[in-house]
Amino acid sequence: MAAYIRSWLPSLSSSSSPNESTSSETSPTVTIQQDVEDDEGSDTEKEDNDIPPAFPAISSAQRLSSSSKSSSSATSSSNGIPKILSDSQLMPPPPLPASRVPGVGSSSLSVPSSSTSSLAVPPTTTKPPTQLGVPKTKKREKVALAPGHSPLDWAALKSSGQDLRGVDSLMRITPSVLKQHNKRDDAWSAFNGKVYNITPYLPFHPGGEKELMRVAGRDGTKLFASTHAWVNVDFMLDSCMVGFLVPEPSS
Ligand code: HEM
Repeated sequence: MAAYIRSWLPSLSSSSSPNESTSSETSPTVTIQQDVEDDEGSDTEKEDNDIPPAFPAISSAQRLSSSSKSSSSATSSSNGIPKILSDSQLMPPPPLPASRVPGVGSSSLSVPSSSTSSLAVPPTTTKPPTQLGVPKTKKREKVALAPGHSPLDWAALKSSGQDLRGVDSLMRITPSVLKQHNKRDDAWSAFNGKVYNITPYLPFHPGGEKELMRVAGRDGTKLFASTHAWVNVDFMLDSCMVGFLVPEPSS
């Protein structure tokens, strides 16, 4: 292959290969090339045409400029070209890292064993809820929602502009009025002082209609918070709001 290319280059084909032209023992090219040959094994020694050229090139400006600076260095030969050091001349490798078993070794990053340390595992994650004074909660039941009643479907419905309130304007609602709306097809419930018509949301509730109907006609703030305080009821039911929960008028 290389011989084929040389035949197309008159300047190269007339002279010998770059390896042969710099065959002096003291030449830096020979030092580098011998090293490459040693790494690649004896097969490549015959294939001298595949040996890559010296980099940077022997006559490059980079070599010339660095030779003046490094000529006094112990690692440089008299002609200013850095020598390739043998294994015994190289710096020793760094020590092996200490064992990574926690608490073993002198590493300052090891996990402290003392429970008084601020880095200790918080006690809340080490004890089951009953030991922390939290009452046992009922196992949360997974409910299969009917097709077309996914959370995404609810999001689409509530932003569709369809009337989900059933009232013309927001009202002041007393607990006794709220109590009258406790049927499946007319269910109101109060959360955080706001009253919502929960009827349209019933088939969309991931916890099931039955669970949600437990708060129909009354203030469900407490039960809601103890079930899933992370759910944003104000956002989920904004288009179902019917008014504000107010105290009964004093007689
Ligand atoms: C109208 C107010 C309510 C809204 C907007 C609502 C919304 C939701 C949402 C979004 C989820 C899924 C959240 C999750 O899995 O992390 C959920 C699950 C659940 N909800 Fe509600 N919820 C309401 C009221 C209630 C009430 C009053 C109860 C009564 C106990 C209840 C019981 C449950 C249960 C048991 C689950 C668990 C379902 C599961 O794990 O798949 N929800 N609810």
